[in-house]
Amino acid sequence: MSFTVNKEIATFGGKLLKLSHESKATNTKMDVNVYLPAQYENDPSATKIPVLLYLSGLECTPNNASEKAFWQPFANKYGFAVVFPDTSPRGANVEGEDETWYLGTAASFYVDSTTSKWSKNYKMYSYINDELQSELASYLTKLDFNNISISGHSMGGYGALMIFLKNPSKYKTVSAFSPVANVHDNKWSELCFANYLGQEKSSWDQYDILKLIKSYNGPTPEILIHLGTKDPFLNELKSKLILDASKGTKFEGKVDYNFVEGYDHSYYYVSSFVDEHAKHHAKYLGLADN
Ligand SMILES: N[C@@H](CCC(=O)N[C@@H](CS)C(=O)NCC(=O)O)C(=O)O
Repeated sequence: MSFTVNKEIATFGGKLLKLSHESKATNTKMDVNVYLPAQYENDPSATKIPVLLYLSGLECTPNNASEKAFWQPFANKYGFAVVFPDTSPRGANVEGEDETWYLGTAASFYVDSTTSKWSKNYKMYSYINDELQSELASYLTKLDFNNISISGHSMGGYGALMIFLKNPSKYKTVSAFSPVANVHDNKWSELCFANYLGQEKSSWDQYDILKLIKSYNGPTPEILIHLGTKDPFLNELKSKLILDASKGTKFEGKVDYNFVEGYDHSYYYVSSFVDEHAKHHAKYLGLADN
């Protein structure tokens, strides 16, 4: 199985590839964008380029962050690639998939569905954590998927933390912009989880980051989190609960939580802090000292 290159775009001295491929996990065609830093073509010795996975939020395609987060100059500065996956399968023809902006299309919450209605397609946890990485590793052989970290925004900030915490040692570190903290108390995740995992709420716990952080046993890099004081979704996100849940765990003192004055939920805000997040990832990917 390989990728179709839909577009190759020169940007910031590197190259953005807009790819698509057939996914076995979702049984659909999936789009994914990959930013190859300048080193990818210009430096023949760069054969093990670390990878940052960036998971977007509700309503996004791979293009939103590719166009508006401005990871590119920092990916070049440190020398990592950025993978921008899609936020759900598309066109799976599941009833209700396109009726609400926080269910179905662009609202996978990055879990593996177990319900008869959704489980044929909504397997985004397996897609992101396994299939996409192994497919890209054989397609873009200069990328080093053994040196990888993960970040995301909103639903994707939650997804990044959840995937990091469920896979100790796999990701070198994690960061999140405005993550959804409590999937049991958020109107978007509650609708999605009831659909994808069923009404029995104990089955949601395996994806509950406030629980996962307590049972986690593995390396404990710092976790970097930002949230804007003017975010219109503060009451849904409750990102500070992640800092609170870290108390008494291996992550106590390791959650760098920043409630930043005046910023909202948009990519004007995300892009304002991408430099700090890039530096954080570069440190744990072995690309910078501090
Ligand atoms: N549709 C929502 C907003 C959804 C939203 O803000 N989505 C965020 C992620 S949670 C996003 O990144 N949107 C796309 C963009 O800003 O490019 C509303 O009506 O308020």
